[in-house]
Amino acid sequence: MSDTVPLIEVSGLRAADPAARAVVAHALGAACRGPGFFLVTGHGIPRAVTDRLFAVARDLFALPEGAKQEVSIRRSPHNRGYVGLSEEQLDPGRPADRKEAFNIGLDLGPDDPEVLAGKPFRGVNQWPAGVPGLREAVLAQFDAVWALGRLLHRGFALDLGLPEDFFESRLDRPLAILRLLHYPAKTAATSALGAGEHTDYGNLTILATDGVAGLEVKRRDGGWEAVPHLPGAFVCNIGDCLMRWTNDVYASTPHRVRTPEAERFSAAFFLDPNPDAVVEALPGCTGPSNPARYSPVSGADYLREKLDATYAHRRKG
Ligand SMILES: O=C(O)CCC(=O)C(=O)O
Ligand SMILES: [Fe+2]
Repeated sequence: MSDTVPLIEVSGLRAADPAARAVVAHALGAACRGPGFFLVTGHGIPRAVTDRLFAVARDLFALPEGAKQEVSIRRSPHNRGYVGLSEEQLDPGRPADRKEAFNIGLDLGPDDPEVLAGKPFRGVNQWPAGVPGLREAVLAQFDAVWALGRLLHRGFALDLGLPEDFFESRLDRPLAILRLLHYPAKTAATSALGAGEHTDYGNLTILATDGVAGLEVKRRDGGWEAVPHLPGAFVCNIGDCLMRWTNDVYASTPHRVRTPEAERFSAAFFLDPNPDAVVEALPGCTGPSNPARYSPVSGADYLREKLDATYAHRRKG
């Protein structure tokens, strides 16, 4: 279906037979070492969960501007809430992105010990009023794709020659964000992209798309290729954090979103590790010809660095 973005059926990762798990791990490894992008089927997430998510996303972005601004991300030091049109600029060399977004993270209560302690990125989610079923639908998707992300990491661990559960304890309180996205349709006046060229920050991104074209991945030769939409499949890509963790063995590949012909919705789940996970070259990813390229860093410090860089870009833009 695509020369660049392979389709991988991952149900074998749940098989009792190690050989069945190894087949999927091998296919995942090839995709992560090559294009850094792949489509996933056989993930076990019911279609109704994601359909429901897109339904509430439409209602959310249709709210009056004032209702959306009441949950503005500017009110949250924890990267949660609403981001308005043209408030973000992923490629500092281009006009601001023609998109609006809504972020949620781990759904912690105000009395959660980490929230009370003021831990970075540990905050309560902001839910706008006026969208019935929003919280339930968004949290159902969050939980489903988080579980899928952990399953895929079992495949990565196998591929990398690590104990299969290596990432489990590093992804059980993750700095994960589920981000609903809305890209308005192209108008004659816009030259902006929906999202400028960028790489993702975390370990793994799991994206649900609605069938309206827009997402493009950068090929090694510098050309852009449309990422196909397959109903029921998720688009996955490796982010900068796992690239660093694997000492550049896995590839975090630049991508962008063209301004779509019709309005477009998507939902990206960014799976970053636990804040205290130590991100350092994995055994098996270094050797005489490939010495460790980066110093160890905690998951929280790494994400903070990345987000601060994005905010600096914004200030310049
Ligand atoms: O909406 C999409 O298709 C991709 C969005 C994306 O790349 C991002 O938000 O990092
Ligand atoms: Fe992205």
